[in-house]
Amino acid sequence: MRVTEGSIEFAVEDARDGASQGRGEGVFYNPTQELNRDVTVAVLRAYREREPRAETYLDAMTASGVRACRAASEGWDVTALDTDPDAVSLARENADRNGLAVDVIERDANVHMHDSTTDVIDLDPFGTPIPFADAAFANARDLVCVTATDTAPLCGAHFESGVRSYGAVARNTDYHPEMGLRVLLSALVRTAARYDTAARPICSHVSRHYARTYLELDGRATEADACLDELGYVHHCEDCLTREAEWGLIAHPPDDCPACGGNRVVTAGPLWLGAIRDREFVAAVREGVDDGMGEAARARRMLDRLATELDEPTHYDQHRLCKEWTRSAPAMDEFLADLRAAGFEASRAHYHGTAFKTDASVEEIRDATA
Ligand SMILES: C[S@@+](CC[C@H](N)C(=O)[O-])C[C@H]1O[C@@H](n2cnc3c(N)ncnc32)[C@H](O)[C@@H]1O
Repeated sequence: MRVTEGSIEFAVEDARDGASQGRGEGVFYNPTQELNRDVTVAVLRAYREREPRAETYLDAMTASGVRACRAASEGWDVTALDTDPDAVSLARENADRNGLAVDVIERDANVHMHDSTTDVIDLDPFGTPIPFADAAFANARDLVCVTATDTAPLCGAHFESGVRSYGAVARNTDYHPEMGLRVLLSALVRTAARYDTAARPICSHVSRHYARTYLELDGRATEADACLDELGYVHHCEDCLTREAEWGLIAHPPDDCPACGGNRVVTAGPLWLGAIRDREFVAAVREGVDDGMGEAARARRMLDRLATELDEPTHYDQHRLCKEWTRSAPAMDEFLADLRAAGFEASRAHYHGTAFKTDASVEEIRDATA
């Protein structure tokens, strides 16, 4: 079947709904990832302004070639890889159909990345990106873009698998999308640091069943150390939902919850506790979204939220808190206004409609919004 995304018309074999990781018959194409690709194009537009020297882009797992074609139509010098010969043929056909010069190669991404350097590397594998992270950070010059679809290990729902893949302890909390993103960022930042490289997220989001992040690289070891300084732990009370962030690589979990005295405190980490995006860059990405994009409205809404979201390392779920306090949930704008009126900072969070951030404690939120 034929599909259009942005200015690209291309053929796909398989346009199923992508709630799964999408392994199956035929060359992979997931229509629900159009938002991911629209934002990628907007990021590439904004990044060109930020780093005019950057010109080469590696779509390391190309499948139908849609992302590679969209990047090439923006003027990037694109190489696209896949190990599946059917994907390589389809991606070549799709590039030809659109008159785009994409170098499509049947090759393992790790092998390719290890013997060539690219300005921007994009990892969009099935499941975890970790098997490709070392080669990407060792060989990208400017930017590494990463999708992870293994949300259960990332957010602590599959505990052992998360520990194995990400070398971190994830906990299954009511802020699971953010837990997953911060576990992913922690693992990526630590991987880059092994190459004396700082990898700082300049745009990140969690949408539907995946986390996506864009990490800008800096080859100074001192900057890599500065990134490591933004790792730490979150101590979470399963009784009263209080959470405390602790910066540093050694955790000191409290015996009991300082807020309620309960003994069901769990610790997650090491997590990335720093900002998940650069506000100015996100504003530039927002400018890069155009009306020809199929997911323009959702992309703009999500980027607007991302730009104004507080930097607190965890978000609250308003409905969960109100249920805990046996109250009905008021309109979110009213709820946040009450917090601000009580002197706290408060913002929505992009993770979902009932997600918000504040510097108030659980007790303070309860009192300020009563
Ligand atoms: C999730 S799909 C990529 C989707 C594509 N980027 C898009 O936006 O539609 C993952 C692709 O990675 C390919 N793949 C798996 N292992 C690979 C490897 N080691 N090197 C390169 N490609 C690989 C698979 O054949 C599959 O086509």
